[in-house]
Amino acid sequence: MSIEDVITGWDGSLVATRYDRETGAFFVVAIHSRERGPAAGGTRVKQYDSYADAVTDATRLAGAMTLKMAAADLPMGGGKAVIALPAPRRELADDHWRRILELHAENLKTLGGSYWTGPDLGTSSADMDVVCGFGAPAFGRSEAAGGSGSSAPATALGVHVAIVASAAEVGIDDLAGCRIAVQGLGAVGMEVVELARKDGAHLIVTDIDPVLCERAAALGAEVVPPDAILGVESDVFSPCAVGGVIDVDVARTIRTRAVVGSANNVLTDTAAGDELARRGIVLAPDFVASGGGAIHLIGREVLGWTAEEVATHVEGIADTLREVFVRSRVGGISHDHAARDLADERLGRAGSRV
Ligand SMILES: NC(=O)c1ccc[n+]([C@@H]2O[C@H](COP(=O)([O-])OP(=O)(O)OC[C@H]3O[C@@H](n4cnc5c(N)ncnc54)[C@H](O)[C@@H]3O)[C@@H](O)[C@H]2O)c1
Repeated sequence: MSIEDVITGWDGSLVATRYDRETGAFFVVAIHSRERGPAAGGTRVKQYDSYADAVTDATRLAGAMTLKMAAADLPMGGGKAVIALPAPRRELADDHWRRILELHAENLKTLGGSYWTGPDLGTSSADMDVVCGFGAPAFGRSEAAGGSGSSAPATALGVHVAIVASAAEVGIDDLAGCRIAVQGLGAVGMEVVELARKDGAHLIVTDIDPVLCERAAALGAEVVPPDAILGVESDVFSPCAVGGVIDVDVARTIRTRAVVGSANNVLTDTAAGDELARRGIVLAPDFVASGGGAIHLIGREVLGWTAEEVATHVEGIADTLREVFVRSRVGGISHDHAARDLADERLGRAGSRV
């Protein structure tokens, strides 16, 4: 996609970019919406094929954050930061990485509180401690530094709650013996495996990291190669690795009854959601199912909720999903479409999406 297409096709409010010669890093901050409050969303760090790809990723992810905050009824808007690295993160010296975080903080401070960042792929609570130390607004600092720590356990709990609700929607009232295929065994995916294992589910898992696969195998999961997971027959497919996994072709061929995971923007486009709906496959839209992390961070750090209150709100993801399922049935629309309508209503934009 050309940069012109990205810019003219985006419905958000601001994109700020900066290239730094000294570190070789390219910074993008995308503020999609501040209708419900300051924009919030994590900082994603990786190498991109082009700077246009980095801007595309930031803008798409920022839009998803607007939907996520609205679906979870949180008083924040949607934003995202992306840092395109000149080399893989593990190859950067510590002082090089720290300088990149310092520049990132400098950029965020110029936005004057319009955007709050947090951890995402490639960044951690320790990185947020550094960003905050340089004076920029960041959620998800370590607990030792006064933050609420990792959001991954709450995200995984929300995905689990969504799996139970989605399974019920296809007539499975007990996860015992239910075949759940999990793609990605990182902070969220491994916890999803642990929770489903306690329910007696049959787990089929994969990751590009063999160490994580071994860990899941030790928990009793069946491990398949990364390129085999989309061909596995399952009751629930749980994408917990990267976005863009389900395009129309995958939606046409995947052998599952429900798609419920944490990966943001798991559908490449709305046509993929339409195809899942046409085949009667339940979709728990990612911006609903993965809302637990945002509920944890905003709940603890903005709303002053206790851990128990956070857990109660994360459990509420099931109610939101059931509402999505009802709207889908009544309106004859896909689950993706129904969830976007619901989020739009919470943004006060009812009827804006045609
Ligand atoms: N952590 C959170 O609170 C949170 C919240 C909302 C959404 N998410 C999203 O959920 C997903 C997982 O988050 P996480 O915190 O567990 O990240 P993570 O980096 O800890 O784990 C991701 C895992 O996916 C694996 N992976 C990458 N490409 C793969 C592939 N092609 N096939 C199989 N495995 C692959 C990686 O090796 C890694 O183990 C991400 O897309 C993230 O953006 C996370």
